[in-house]
Amino acid sequence: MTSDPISKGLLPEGLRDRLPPDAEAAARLLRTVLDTVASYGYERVSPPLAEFEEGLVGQLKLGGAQDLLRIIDPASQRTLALRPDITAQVGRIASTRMAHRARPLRLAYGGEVLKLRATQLRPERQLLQAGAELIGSDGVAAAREILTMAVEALTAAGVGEITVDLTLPDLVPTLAAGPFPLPEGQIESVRAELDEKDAGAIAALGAEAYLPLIRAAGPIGPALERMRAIDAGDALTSRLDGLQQIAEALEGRATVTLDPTERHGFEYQSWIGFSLFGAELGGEIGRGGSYAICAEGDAEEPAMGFSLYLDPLVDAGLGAKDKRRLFVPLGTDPALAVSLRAEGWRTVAALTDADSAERLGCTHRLDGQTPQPL
Ligand SMILES: N[C@@H](Cc1c[nH]c[nH+]1)C(=O)O
Repeated sequence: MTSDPISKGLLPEGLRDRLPPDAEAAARLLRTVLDTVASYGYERVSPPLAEFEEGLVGQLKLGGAQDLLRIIDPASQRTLALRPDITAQVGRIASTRMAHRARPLRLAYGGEVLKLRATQLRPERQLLQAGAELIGSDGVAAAREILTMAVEALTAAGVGEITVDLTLPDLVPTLAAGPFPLPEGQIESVRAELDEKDAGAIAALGAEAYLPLIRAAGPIGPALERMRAIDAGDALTSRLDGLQQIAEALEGRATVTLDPTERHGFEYQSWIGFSLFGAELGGEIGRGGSYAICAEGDAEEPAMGFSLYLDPLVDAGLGAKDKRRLFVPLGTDPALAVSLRAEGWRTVAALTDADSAERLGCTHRLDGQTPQPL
């Protein structure tokens, strides 16, 4: 043993212990989300924490190079990466071990992911992620199912005033390939300026046709109207009709907004993406959308899914339950303790005479046969 602070429980930046009662709250929230998606027929898969780097990287179409925490595996002498996102792993499972299963394939997952870097918005690097992926379809019906479940899971977890912010991640490349052509190499600049919502810079790039996209952002009704006023032909119409039907499915359950050019964090999503927010939870608590899985050969498979990030919910005190703890004095009949646990009590047994209800953080003590509040 040294006196080095690392041996005294110091953890690397962005990593933390969950203590009571938060660790239990996190487990309960995870259970709630998984139970919700299971009730829609989603079957759980549980991929490993780390795998060969290539397996994580090339799995999703559009999924670019990622910031990965890598380790060299002494056993295989290969580079392994710790998963930063479970969606790509589910894609791998769907296109390999479960390739023979009928589509649409509905899979659910929950577990820890690790990001290489913390961000200012999110100081944690290890995050508890839970979600569902619908493999074999990326249409409007799939989006409605995925978003309905995400909102239902958040509601069951105790999140109020849910907002779904819809976006069209591939909008600029789609318009550039059709009605609003852009010179080769300028798509990225236009996207970057749209991110900044910098109208002057967009005009300076000669991309005036894209300006109305900035003004369209806002509550879904008026935003769709403004988008429909943009004369960009079929590509846009079918997307807007889709968004409308999705918003209708969420009516009364969530506030729906549209930010058509938002693409922050949407690395591999295609025609639709969404971010989820809740009352008093600060930043984003979930995200998802449509994407394509790279299958055998050059084949691709459409998919749609969502991931929730449960740590902000835990930090906000959600998932906490009954904190009652019943002190059971020395010499109590074990059968009585058994029946109290069967009634739902959490019993804390004295091991010696020195143990007391107060010291052990109990809220109740057994008085004869009956629990009494302290
Ligand atoms: N896994 C993605 C969200 C997602 C799930 N399915 C499709 N997209 C994320 O956490 O950003």
